[in-house]
Amino acid sequence: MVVLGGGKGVGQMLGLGRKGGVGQILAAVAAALVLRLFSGPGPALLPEDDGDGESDDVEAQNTGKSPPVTLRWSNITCSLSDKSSKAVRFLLKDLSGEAEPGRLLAIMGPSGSGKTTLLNVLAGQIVASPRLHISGLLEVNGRPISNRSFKFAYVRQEDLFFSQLTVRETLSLAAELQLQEISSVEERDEYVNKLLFKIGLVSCADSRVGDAKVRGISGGEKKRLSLACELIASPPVIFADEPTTGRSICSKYRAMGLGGLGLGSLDAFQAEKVMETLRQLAQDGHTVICSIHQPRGSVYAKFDDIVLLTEGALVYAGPAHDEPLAYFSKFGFV
Ligand SMILES: Nc1ncnc2c1ncn2[C@@H]1O[C@H](COP(=O)(O)OP(=O)(O)OP(=O)(O)O)[C@@H](O)[C@H]1O
Repeated sequence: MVVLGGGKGVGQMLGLGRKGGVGQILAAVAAALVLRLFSGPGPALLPEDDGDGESDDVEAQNTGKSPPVTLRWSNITCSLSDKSSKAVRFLLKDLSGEAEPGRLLAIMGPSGSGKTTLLNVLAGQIVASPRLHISGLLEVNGRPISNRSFKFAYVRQEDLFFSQLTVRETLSLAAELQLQEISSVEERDEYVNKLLFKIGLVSCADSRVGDAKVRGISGGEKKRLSLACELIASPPVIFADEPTTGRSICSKYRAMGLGGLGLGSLDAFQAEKVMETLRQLAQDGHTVICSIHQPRGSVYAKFDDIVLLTEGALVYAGPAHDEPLAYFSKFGFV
């Protein structure tokens, strides 16, 4: 297999090897951007450290492999008060549930029902403030969560890439930044090749990512590239916010405040491929949680479990497939 760019260093890939004031400033800005881009999401915030000082990350570091993670949440409530603190709006109401390794859990519900809010609370992406109050219990493998107790990937609705890099270069750059233990170029190229195969990106490996102006890889391929970048750190848990939404923002346009470029849903084929990738990751032992709005039947068929919300409240939590139909028919909703 021809490897293009896999062996380049970060500076070379970004074309920032020249000396001089402007070049150095650009290099520093780009390096900061790249680090921000490929560093994991912020730490989980809810609830506080269990205080035993131990972390499953330590185990992961010692064995080089992250242990499977079962996430359990109980009585999660999230409320927002207005400026005068007189009116309180409940975004999540007393939610409980569980996500297990080897299973794909979909958080479903109408627009505004709280899917993204729940996903963000579970991933520790919501910062409590005087106006935003979060309560409840979140457990990892039966223990109250600590701030660094599990590694996770968070695939956002927007995909953010350097549009001029190829898929392979993007992954190689992410691996160079994240996998300090891989020092040789050959090892890194081999790692990237395996990842390309695992995520199904071999056929477009040497295509430019592209942006709104220069046609590059498809929306579905961008989504899977996002996933691949997040998988480099081998996280046992994967959160994906609306993975069938193909929204792409190139760094240049984001800097110009043009974040909405390329908005839209993936077509049926791409949406199914992205969900199939998530399903396979679940089958590999990851705990996969995604939020999704109105999935097609073929996409729904890939879910193992669902959490169904309406106006922040739980309607159903349990196995997917035909079980929800049987559950609702008990209440006369056939
Ligand atoms: N920080 C916030 N400030 C004000 N309102 C918020 C905030 N976060 C969430 N909301 C509100 O909470 C509700 C749930 O939002 P959320 O994004 O979780 O819904 P969703 O089910 O993911 O919707 P969609 O499918 O449209 O993305 C919405 O009405 C939203 O406007």
